[in-house]
Amino acid sequence: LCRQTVRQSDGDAKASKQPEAAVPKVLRSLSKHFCGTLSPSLPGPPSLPLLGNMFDLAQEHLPIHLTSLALRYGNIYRLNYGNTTMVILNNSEIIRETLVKKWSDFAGRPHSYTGDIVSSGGRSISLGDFSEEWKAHRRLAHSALHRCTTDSLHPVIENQAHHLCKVLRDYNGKAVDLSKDFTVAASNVITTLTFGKSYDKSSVEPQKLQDCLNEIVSLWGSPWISALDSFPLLRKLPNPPFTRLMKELARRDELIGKLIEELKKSDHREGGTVTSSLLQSFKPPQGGDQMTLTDTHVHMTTVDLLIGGTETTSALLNWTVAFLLHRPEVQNKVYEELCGVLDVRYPKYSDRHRLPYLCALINEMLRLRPVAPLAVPHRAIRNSSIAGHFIPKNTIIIPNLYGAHHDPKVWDDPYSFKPERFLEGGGGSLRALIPFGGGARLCLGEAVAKMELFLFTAYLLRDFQFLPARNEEPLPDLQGVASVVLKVKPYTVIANPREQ
Ligand code: HEM
Repeated sequence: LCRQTVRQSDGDAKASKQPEAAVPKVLRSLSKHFCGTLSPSLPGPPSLPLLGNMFDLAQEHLPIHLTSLALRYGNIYRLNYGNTTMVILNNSEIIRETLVKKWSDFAGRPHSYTGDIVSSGGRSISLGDFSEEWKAHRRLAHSALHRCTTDSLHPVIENQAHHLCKVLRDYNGKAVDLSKDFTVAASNVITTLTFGKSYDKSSVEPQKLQDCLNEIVSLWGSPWISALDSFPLLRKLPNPPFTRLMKELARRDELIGKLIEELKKSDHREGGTVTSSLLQSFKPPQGGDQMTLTDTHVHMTTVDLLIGGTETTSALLNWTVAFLLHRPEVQNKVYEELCGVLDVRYPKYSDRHRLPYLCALINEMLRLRPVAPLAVPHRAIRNSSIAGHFIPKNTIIIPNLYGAHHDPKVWDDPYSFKPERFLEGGGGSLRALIPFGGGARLCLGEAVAKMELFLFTAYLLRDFQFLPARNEEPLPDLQGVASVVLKVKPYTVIANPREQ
């Protein structure tokens, strides 16, 4: 049975078709469980009957665990879960080969029972599988985002950065947890781009939407719900987390639907926001690939932008302050660079080439804490190969960006926080830095995120010195909590205004 499955995966369909038909379905699925279908040369930890490598996949900090397995099994290895085989990639060259060079083989997303529900039947950009419809959807969303950000993104972020500094000044040196303020700032950038609206921390409406989106991401990532994808029989049993997920999805759709209706009532034909621009382009009178796109695609694009663009950027800002508390001399160096180059004015994004130390700090944060540490799973859409290993169609590919950023063969002293490595001659490799993924599935918001990270970090370090809450309190834990987004554990900090 093993041999037969491997032969079939080799694309030798003719050779395997007849004997396969003679093998009862149950035996075939058992063979899949016990033997896998991958190239036999691909290493991996021993896998239990039926459960596969479930215990590896249930580890608390999965990116760290997968990185530690790479030390034993190499930069490419396999794991099994239920009837799914996954290939884990742990090195930036291998990830580039897969996502960039062979993008057309690996641009798919896994199909799953719960993924289909969360993405309204695969009609979201992030979870939708590779197809003509998906390509048209992503292309239109990309150009709407580009159109609406070309002139207005900079002032939108500047505005939010000024507001964020004001909020921090109003704390008057009190020790506080800034995570919510970072979330509001990042979320306001996206809601301004999508709906032309921004909100206060005390506003109920955006808070409801943010809480609902966070709950969806966290419930969907929970083992109670992902088990439904691999073990269909469980779908017949009561499952309270799944019931909660369905309730949150209904709430999400109601809240986003209301915002889109409001936008439609206002004169959206002006096309000033990403959503209004999409509403226009998704409703052509005739022809072209646009015909297949519907209001659900517009709806799901806003969900993609809100989920993709809020917790990621805000988590990175929160990580930056946490690391700076451990290394106060780094924030002083950035402050001196800002004062030396800009005198008293606030920075513009175009100043980035004159602020190498600030850019090095941002790159080092993206390396050490890639906030989407395992990207989003890819799927092989045809038989292909990675690093010389045969990879059959439908294999799930996990790009371990965290592992790639800690690869000791690429990074000198990979676990140390050293912004200097990204200065000229410092040895840090921008080619090996891949926090936004690559290829057909490259993060849609990369340009937005880079401008946000630059302006928010610059404004914060120009206006404040970040100090530990109290001398006796431990400094923030730097390992963090890994779910879909890699976040720092809650901590408090004093934002002490700098004398300008
Ligand atoms: C520090 C900030 C951010 C990081 C590190 C980040 C990283 C990533 C990564 C690793 C992926 C998966 C790529 C893959 O599947 O190979 C992704 C996808 C995506 N991101 Fe981001 N992201 C960030 C900010 C943003 C922002 C600000 C937005 C929206 C404005 C955004 C929207 C998206 C979308 C829509 C996708 C799905 C793309 C697709 O499947 O085609 N992200 N991001």
